[in-house]
Amino acid sequence: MSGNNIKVVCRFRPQNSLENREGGVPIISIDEEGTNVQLKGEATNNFAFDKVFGMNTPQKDVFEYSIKSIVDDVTAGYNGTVFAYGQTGSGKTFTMMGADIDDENTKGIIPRIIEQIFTSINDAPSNLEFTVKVSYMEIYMEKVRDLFNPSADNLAIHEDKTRGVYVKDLCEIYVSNTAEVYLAMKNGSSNRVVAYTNMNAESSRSHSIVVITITQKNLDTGAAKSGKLYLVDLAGSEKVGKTGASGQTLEEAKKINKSLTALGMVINSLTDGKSSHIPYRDSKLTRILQESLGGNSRTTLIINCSPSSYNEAESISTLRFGMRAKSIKNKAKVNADLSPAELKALLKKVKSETITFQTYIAALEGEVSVWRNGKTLAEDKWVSLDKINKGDFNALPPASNFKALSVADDSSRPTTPSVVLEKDEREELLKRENELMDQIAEKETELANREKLLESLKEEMGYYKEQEAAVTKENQQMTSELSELKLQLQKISYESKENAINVDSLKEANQELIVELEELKKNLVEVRLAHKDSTDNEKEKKKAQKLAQIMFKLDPSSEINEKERQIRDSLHKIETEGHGSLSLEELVSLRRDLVDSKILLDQHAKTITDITQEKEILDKRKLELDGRLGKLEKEYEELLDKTIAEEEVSAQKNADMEQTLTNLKSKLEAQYASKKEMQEKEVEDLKTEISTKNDNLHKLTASLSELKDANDQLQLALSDQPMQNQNGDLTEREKELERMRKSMAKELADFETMKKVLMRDLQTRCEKVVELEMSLDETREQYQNVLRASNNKAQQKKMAFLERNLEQLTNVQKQLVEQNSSLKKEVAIAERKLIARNERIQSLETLLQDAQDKLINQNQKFEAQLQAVRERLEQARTQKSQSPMSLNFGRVAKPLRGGGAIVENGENSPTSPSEKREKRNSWIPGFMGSR
Ligand SMILES: Nc1ncnc2c1ncn2[C@@H]1O[C@H](COP(=O)(O)OP(=O)(O)OP(=O)(O)O)[C@@H](O)[C@H]1O
Repeated sequence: MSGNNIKVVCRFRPQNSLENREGGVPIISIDEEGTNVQLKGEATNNFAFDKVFGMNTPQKDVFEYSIKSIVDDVTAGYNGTVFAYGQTGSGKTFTMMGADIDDENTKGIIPRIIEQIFTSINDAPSNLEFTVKVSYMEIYMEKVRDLFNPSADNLAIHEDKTRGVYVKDLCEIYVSNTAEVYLAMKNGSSNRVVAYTNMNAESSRSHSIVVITITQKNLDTGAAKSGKLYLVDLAGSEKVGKTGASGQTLEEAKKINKSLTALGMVINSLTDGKSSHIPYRDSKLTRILQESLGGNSRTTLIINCSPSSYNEAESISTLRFGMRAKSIKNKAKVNADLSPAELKALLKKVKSETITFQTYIAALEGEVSVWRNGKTLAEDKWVSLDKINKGDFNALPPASNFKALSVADDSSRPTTPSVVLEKDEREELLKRENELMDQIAEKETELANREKLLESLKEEMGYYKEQEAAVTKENQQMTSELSELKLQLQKISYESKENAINVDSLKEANQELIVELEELKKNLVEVRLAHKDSTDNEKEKKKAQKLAQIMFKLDPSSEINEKERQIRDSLHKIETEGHGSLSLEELVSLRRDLVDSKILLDQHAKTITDITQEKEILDKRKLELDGRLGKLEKEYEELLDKTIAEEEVSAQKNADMEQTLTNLKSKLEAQYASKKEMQEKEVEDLKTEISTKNDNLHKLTASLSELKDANDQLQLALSDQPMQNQNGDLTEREKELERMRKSMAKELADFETMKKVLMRDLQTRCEKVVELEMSLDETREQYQNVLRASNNKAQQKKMAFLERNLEQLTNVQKQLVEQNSSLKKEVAIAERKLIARNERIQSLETLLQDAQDKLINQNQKFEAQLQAVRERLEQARTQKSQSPMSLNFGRVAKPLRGGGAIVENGENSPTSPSEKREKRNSWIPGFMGSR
């Protein structure tokens, strides 16, 4: 074991587009030897390294110079570490993995190392058998994640005296060629956490570590060596401001910076020469790289830098880190397993040492018993290891229980020396630490899971809270709306009640008005009846008067009576004075008169017949007129009743009442006008007829007067007739006279009868005329009454007042009806709204219930899923413990023989079958144990 410094090389990449854009310029200057670099920026800084690679150094050169030798060391049984350090985007991944592992020029040092390993194995002697295992992990957010098995994301770091520091349960794949390694690497790389930053589109957000374990066995001696190679691509050391990190990336940056700071602290402690404690346990990175930094490892640190002035500060810091790391001293040793011969020799040596120590202890115990017994012992007799080693037992104190031990006693079990006890304590402590690390890892995983769960539950909770808040808000809104609506409904129902009361009172008022109207009607009818009664009497009187007048005017009976009286007088004279008093002429004229009278009477009779006919016609017309009048009255009554009824029944029609009244009035006026006109015309006609009849009567009177004159003449003639003539013809004359007298008397009687009949008839006709006239007057009066009734100011006023009242009431009623209907409508709408709201509330409540149910279901589902995932995880773990890798090729150890031969199923194995079995058993459990 010899102290060896960490090899530090520096690599500058070309300026990137950001630096060019920002106006950065290369500020590096590398010396000819390629070990010094000068940064000529704001200040000039010099840095010296084992090697400095310029901007255009090919991948191959970097590998050839700085890495190739490490591969040889690892195949020789040393531990080796290569790690790349630098700011983000400085080319760490480019250097370690390369731009494309299949491209000869751009592939990085890891593929080249792998190739080199297999080349070395091929080149090795054929008595050497190799196995190569690969692990791939990343430290992300201070958690170790297995990149071959990403579900194992928080692996614990353990340490024991045989394996040193290792990651527990990290998957290790046995590989037998580069292709298998590449495939495994590609799989692992796809699981890495990368993110976009301003400095690098695919910035590694974790420290990635590839561990290649090469075991070598000398088939001749049985001696074995194993070397571990750690290939570390650190996450970028970066300034948060420049990378524009935020959120998760910022959290990552903090953790990255923390582990890099811990790395710096470890390096400082290792290099300051003062620190007794190296803070490896401050971060997982430093803990895993414990052996690589100041321990059993040959380590190369690649410092990746930007050449640009834009990143000068970061480059200086990186270069200083490299300078510090340069002075770290490691103690690399070969991790060898001894051969049986070596082991035997070692056993023998240990046994003799044990005997020596046991003898020494026995001698010491003898000396102690001497001292305890109160005896003294000369100094030359004191026990010393030197005397034991020399075998000078005489120089030792005599002791009862002391006896010199020989190698033959090697079967006896020695007591545990104190030094061994210390070691046990350490082991105990390590064991305890491992346990604690396991517990921590478990707790961390649990914590992480719980955090995730909590996060998802929080999210869910947030969602449901939002939902609940929204629903509550909506609910509140709806509740307030509901209460508002309720208030409105109450108000509306109250108003409705009020309106109903108003309507009732209006109905009552209406009823009262109807009653009043009825009373008025009754009064009107009574007044009419009274008026009719009073007018009936008056009418009778008037009729009598008129009739008397007319009869007086029209009656020809006076003249006829006069003529009759004259004739009677003549006849009486004849009777008293004798027949001889009348001359023949007188008699002839008398006869003529009589004939005339008769003719006249006939004429009168005819006239009377005509008049009778006319009267009948007039009667008919009067009847017609009466009928029409009655009809009109009836119509008027009906109209009035209808109007009143309409007024009473329909308030809406009241608005048209005035119009109706006006119409009615105008209609009545028109009807009365036409009736009046007609009646006036009829009266005129009647007057004309009466005047015609008067004329006729005059004529009749005139003829009667003529008859009277004739009668007078006849009397005169009769008085002048001589006496002698009377004797001869007396008897004849007397007889003739008697006949004449008789016929005249008879005619007169007939005339009288006829006259009476005529007079009666005339009287009747006159009565009818009078009645007609009176009826006309009455109609006129009625018309006047109607006119008066309609024009009567008081009535009009009252009517107007009533109309106004009615109108107002109608309006009020109408308004109330409208209000009522609108209120009813509003109430209906409000009720509908209320129903709709209630439905909405119900639906919302249902939704809420649904959401709660859903939440419960989801929770249950989630729990079930979680359980299922746990079970699956458990299952996967169990399966994994049975079959550790998804990659088929990594399950079984693939021993590689030096010279390029693969040992297939124990073929080419130079050892005996029992040895072969041993070997397999040792590899596979070794692999299984590492799981
Ligand atoms: N030496 C180089 N020559 C050419 N291109 C390079 C070189 N070094 C890096 N690059 C390019 O620079 C970019 C960033 O490189 P890379 O991803 O290796 O940086 P990084 O240090 O790993 O960054 P991070 O820490 O963010 O992961 C890549 O596109 C890469 O191809």
